Amino acid sequence: MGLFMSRLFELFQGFSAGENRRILMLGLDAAGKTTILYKVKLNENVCTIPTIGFNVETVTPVKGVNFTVWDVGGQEKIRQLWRHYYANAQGLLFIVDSADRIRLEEARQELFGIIKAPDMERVPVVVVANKQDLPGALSTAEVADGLGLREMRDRKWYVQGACAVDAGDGPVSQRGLQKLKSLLVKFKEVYNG
Ligand SMILES: Nc1nc2c(ncn2[C@@H]2O[C@H](COP(=O)(O)OP(=O)(O)OP(=O)(O)O)[C@@H](O)[C@H]2O)c(=O)[nH]1
Ligand SMILES: [Mg+2]
Repeated sequence: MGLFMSRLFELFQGFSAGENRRILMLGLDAAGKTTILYKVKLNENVCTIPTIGFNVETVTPVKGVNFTVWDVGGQEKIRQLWRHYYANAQGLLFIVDSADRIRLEEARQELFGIIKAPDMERVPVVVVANKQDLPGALSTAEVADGLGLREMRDRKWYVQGACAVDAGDGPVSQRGLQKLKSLLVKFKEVYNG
């Protein structure tokens, strides 16, 4: 069993009821990290301001499973602080504004910067292609291509489309909400391989 398999095995074994998992949520500024965190935590649309520092909340995506989610501010001048949160992270939630085509390359560089850090070795990655409600938003497949996710062969990854804000009662927001609810459940699947 190679290192990769043993890590998956360990993750699977370690997924016992009541255990707390440390999840790091990163991404460029204004991608929607804080909005997602509080949507998942409170099922409410909170009015956010750019995060300077971090927010941390415990969420329970599946009965008996707790995730402590660290949402760290993504403005360029404070991205150098991200590395201080890497130690002991067991999952990376990388949030992308799917409508921000211009900054997708910048997001790709930041993502690969994170995953090459020794502390983040083999940590599973869930990319959230957020803001699917906006006109011109890239599809999940386009976000996966733009981020070069297929080059990430040393770990499990998954892309989830989402809309973190309710734009009314239309089908887009309904679907977005459902997707968000299933999002952290996907984490469990990623962990279990
Ligand atoms: N249309 C749309 N807007 C969204 C969505 N998610 C978040 N937003 C908006 O995007 C803006 C930025 O959201 P935040 O959650 O503050 O972004 P952030 O990633 O935490 O940003 P930093 O804290 O600066 O790193 C806010 O005005 C949100 O209301 C979405 O799915 N669709
Ligand atoms: Mg924020």
